[in-house]
Amino acid sequence: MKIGIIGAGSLGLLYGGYLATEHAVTMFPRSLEQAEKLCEHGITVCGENCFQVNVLSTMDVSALNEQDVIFVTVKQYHLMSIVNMLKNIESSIPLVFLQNGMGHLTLLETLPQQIILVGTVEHGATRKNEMTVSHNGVGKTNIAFFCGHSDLLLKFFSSQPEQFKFVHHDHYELMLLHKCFANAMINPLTAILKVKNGELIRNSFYYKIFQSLFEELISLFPQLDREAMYRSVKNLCLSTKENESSMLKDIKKGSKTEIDAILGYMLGKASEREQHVPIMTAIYQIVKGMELDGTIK
Ligand SMILES: NC(=O)C1=CN([C@@H]2O[C@H](COP(=O)(O)OP(=O)(O)OC[C@H]3O[C@@H](n4cnc5c(N)ncnc54)[C@H](OP(=O)(O)O)[C@@H]3O)[C@@H](O)[C@H]2O)C=CC1
Ligand SMILES: CC(C)(CO)C(=O)C(=O)O
Repeated sequence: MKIGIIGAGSLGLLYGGYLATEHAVTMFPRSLEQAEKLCEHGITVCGENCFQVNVLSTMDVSALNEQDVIFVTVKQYHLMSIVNMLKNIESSIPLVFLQNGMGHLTLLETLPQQIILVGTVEHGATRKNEMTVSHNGVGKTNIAFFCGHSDLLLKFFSSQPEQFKFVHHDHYELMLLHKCFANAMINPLTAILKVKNGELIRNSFYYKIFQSLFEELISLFPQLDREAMYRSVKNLCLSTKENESSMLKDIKKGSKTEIDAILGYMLGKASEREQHVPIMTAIYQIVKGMELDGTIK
């Protein structure tokens, strides 16, 4: 398969690296400098084993129309800046979106592509330099069709190796909601408190806030199994107890966060239901304020 990847950050390099072991991968980074380095040196993935693969890389967006499938791995808040590029890709070429959160779903509805997939990523990846990514946590990629369907793509996903497994889900909304719910519980609190994920459970005072936030969030989704959701978020906190959440990392770097795609989306749900959610609202405002003045930088 010819695979295009838009964005060559942590996830872009990880997916480019693994998929290039079996497929022809073309990376579409933001800078010419990175494109040249990727052409010359390929991608190095460092995990339990390190490997290096050759890739093509270009700034020429017309090459997007030569791909069989395109992965979009920019951050949620970058999507608006590439929407015209996406709209110019032939409508027959499937797109796969791997962003955290659910704020981008309305944007996907405006795209002309007949087949669009969304995914949630359970890997941990950190870009070390323009050509190197560290694969910190081996997980899996959950994918679901947002619109359209392709047996060929399902075959492609199911043929990926165990260490880079894709799992197909029937209901995209439920799949995204599970991850978004967990991110809404863990990411903003860890970013504000400046703690690793596990501290939200270990510290009894932080755990009280965690429980109160859960009550507000779960009240927005009566269709979800309350006990199962609680168990799953708590287990995720424990299984990633040594991790710094992506939002804490962004705040530390002084970067923009994905708060709008995650908690902003949940606040939208609360507003639709005319539900008062003071804890969520306060947490959202604090993270927005921290973004604004880069207090932790
Ligand atoms: N990293 C992880 O472990 C995980 C990430 N995710 C999700 O995956 C998504 C991507 O995250 P991550 O890879 O960590 O983020 P990064 O910031 O590492 O990567 C985003 C990349 O997008 C690039 N980009 C931005 N605008 C453009 C553009 N116009 N054209 C081409 N490239 C562009 C950036 O380029 P530049 O470098 O030039 O700024 C950057 O390299 C997020 O939604 C995140 O929540 C989900 C689970 C795990
Ligand atoms: C699962 C979790 C919370 C792991 O840190 C994550 O997805 C993130 O940090 O964005």
